[in-house]
Amino acid sequence: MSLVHIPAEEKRRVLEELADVKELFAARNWFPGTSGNLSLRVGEMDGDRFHFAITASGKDKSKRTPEDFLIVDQEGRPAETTGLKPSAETLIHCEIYRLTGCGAVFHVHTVFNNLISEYYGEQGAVPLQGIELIKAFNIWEENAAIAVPVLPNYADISAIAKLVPGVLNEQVPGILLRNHGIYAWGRDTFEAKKHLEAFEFMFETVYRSLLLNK
Ligand SMILES: CSC[C@@H](O)[C@@H](O)C(=O)COP(=O)(O)O
Ligand SMILES: [Zn+2]
Repeated sequence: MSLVHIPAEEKRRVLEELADVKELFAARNWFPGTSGNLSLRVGEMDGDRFHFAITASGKDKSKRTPEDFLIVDQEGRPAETTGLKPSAETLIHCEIYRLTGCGAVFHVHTVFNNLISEYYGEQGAVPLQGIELIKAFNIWEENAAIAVPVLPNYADISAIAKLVPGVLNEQVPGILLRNHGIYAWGRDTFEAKKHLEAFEFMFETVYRSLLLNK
């Protein structure tokens, strides 16, 4: 294991920020059945090298405990002495950081993101058009249209991670896994949360408009 030194104050800030987001999302029932994972980058990207704090695997994410997070490196390996196991989906976080240079990656399972990912699963992308909240992605064009990629939900997470470079769209800070959930990211906690909330609002809107227009 190659250990990383993170100044105590920086580590405290990162873990507290993650714990606060986790608590907020848990209150929205965004972590049913221990699902979901959250991560926040620690320090700057150093070429291909970076570190981030991520939720430990299989925890009850509605609880706040000293064993909720650990620091990992760009390959998803623990970078501190810990008995904690990183999220089973850490490799997807690694790939998103590597490709985008973002600062935070949030993954949640919701009923709306599951239903919408399945509905558009064969198409490989969820079309979103003319919804005001597209502006949350800094897209200001009138009646803008975007497509949110949907990847197959392979049991092998590294197989999913390998597909990320092929579907990543610079303008769209999110990827759905079919019948599973969404990954949303941003330059920091504020932006990743904003993006995730915008996606969830739009998935619910699309779901309800599909029903209305039946
Ligand atoms: C218990 S169902 C959810 C898991 O299979 C997984 O998809 C998930 O999001 C949480 O895994 P975790 O290893 O706790 O980060
Ligand atoms: Zn998941």
